[in-house]
Amino acid sequence: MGRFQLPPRLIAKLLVPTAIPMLVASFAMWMQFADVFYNFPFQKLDKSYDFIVVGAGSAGSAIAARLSEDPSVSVLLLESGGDPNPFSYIPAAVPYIAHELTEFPYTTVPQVNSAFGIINQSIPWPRGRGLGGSSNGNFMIYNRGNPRDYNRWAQISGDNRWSWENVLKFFLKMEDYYGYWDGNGFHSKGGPVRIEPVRYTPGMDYVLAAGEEIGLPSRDANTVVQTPGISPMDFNQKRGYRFSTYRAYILPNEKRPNFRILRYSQVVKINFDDEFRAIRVTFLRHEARQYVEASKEIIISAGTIGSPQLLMLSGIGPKEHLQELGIKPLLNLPVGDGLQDHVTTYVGPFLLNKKRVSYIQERDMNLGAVMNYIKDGSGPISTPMQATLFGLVSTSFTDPSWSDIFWSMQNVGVHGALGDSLDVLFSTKGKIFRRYLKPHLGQEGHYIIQSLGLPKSVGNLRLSDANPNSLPIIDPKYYSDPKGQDINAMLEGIQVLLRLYENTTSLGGELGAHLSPRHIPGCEQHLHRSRGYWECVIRTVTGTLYHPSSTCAMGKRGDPKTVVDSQLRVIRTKGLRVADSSIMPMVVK
Ligand SMILES: Cc1cc2nc3c(=O)[nH]c(=O)nc-3n(C[C@H](O)[C@H](O)[C@H](O)COP(=O)(O)OP(=O)(O)OC[C@H]3O[C@@H](n4cnc5c(N)ncnc54)[C@H](O)[C@@H]3O)c2cc1C
Repeated sequence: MGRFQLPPRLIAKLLVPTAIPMLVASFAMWMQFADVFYNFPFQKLDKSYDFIVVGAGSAGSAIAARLSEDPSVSVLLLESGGDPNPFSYIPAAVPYIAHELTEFPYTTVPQVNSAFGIINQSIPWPRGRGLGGSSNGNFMIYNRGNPRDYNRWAQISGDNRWSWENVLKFFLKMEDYYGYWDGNGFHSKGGPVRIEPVRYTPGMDYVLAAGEEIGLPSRDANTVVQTPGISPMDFNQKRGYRFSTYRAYILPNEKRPNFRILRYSQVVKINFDDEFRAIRVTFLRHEARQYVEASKEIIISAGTIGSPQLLMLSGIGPKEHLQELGIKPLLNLPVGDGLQDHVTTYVGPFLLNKKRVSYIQERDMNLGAVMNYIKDGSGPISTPMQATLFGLVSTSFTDPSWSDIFWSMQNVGVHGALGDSLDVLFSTKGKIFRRYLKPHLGQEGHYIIQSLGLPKSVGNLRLSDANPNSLPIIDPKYYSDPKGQDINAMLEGIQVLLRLYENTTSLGGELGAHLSPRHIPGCEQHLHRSRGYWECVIRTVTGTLYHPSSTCAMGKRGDPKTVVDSQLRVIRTKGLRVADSSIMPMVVK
């Protein structure tokens, strides 16, 4: 196979950064064009449907498909984007499809306590657009959340149906599990969502063995006991290809006669009658304003950014904020207030002295890799950014059964395109990673994206104006918790990581793993590896694990933080629910 290798520089420098985005962008434009010309004459819409679902993302696809199982009800699914981009099926394309036309290009406002090395101190927060939503562009890691997350939800909402014991039934019903832990009795087969194990694992056994040495055993992070531990990634994939909610719920069901899907339909308002019953939605489709009625319910599943935005545009939200923007307030609710996210930082590279224990693009992305992917969906093309393992750690700030640190472990050596990729991923100014990694080019290594699982900081989301096309103002307020618990938990997590790589026989000993002795640019004033140095790294290279939540938080009726009740009904309305990641009362670990 080696004789037929494509010139690696050509792939890295020309083909990937230019051709793929161009193809991706032109695909999105052609799909929209085709939608207008081929569908327009046939797109006669009924005046009314029993259920209208807004947004066909991870949640909306499943909800609309499940509702339409009953042939006696009619279901309309309105989605602001079109079909998923064909490149989204290929995991290695993940970094290249972000920020394209199939994404909403959100960014945070400049962060006060962090993101010092990020352009404008504003962190990119892309969200998926189109059938499948963010499940078309996410990293596909299958992680249910901790049992205690759901028990806490049950407590907050006062409804035991949210307890782990109860939600577990639905995880099992959803799964078609062929993952790494197949056969351990905690999973099931036959559901709509396919799950398979990571198919590219250089150096994995060394990390798992090191974990065992320091009390981070290899374990299934989707059972009752999840933490602390390290687990090979399970992905929403089939034979190495992405298995989005589009594939799981839309494709098999879209031909049902009672199920209507309308693409390129951006809902801009929910309309109510005098008794606050949601009766109609107003939407824009190829610039034209249209209306459709719901006789039973409207379910908003537009995601953590889209759902609060739509509620506020419809007059439901903080009264004063709506008045300032000239939107007539109908209901004063804390929409947008509880925003939480998993903030991240970069730790690495841990340099290794053994060959082929990591991915080096110039060596490993070749014709053989392409052939392997085509043959059985394996090799480096099958993983997003060559992610291999994830780790869950409980610091002194949490109960040992509830991890507050998550590691996405990238068994990736220092290859030529890595610095540029990380600079794009984090949106760093001054090419931080390119400068930092340059002297290590060609060396085997691993790096870790560490994130905070149980953040204490709470941000908010507001509209910038009353125009539905304007991007909302997103402020996660990272590291703003008054007691400084978030930063301290991150610091503790890094110390565990250093121990894992440097103080174990399998990584520190056999592979000679050691952290790069270089300073991350911007933190040169600190003694390398000191507490001050790490705090500087965390506050300089600040990113997101793309898990925003809690902007339409579920809670008890009467609780001032509540937007939806435990059945996801918007407080004081009739016939209106929100069902997606925005209703989480707190982000799941
Ligand atoms: C880059 C990235 C990596 C991630 N990695 C992982 C991972 O590995 N594992 C994991 O579990 N999670 C991951 N996530 C998070 C996960 O994908 C999301 O939590 C999940 O998809 C959210 O689902 P949702 O239904 O709330 O919203 P979405 O899936 O975002 O769906 C919202 C939908 O609503 C549509 N919409 C919005 N506004 C309107 C409107 N006004 N009218 C009509 N339609 C509208 C959008 O186009 C979109 O299709 C990642 C996310 C991203 C972005």
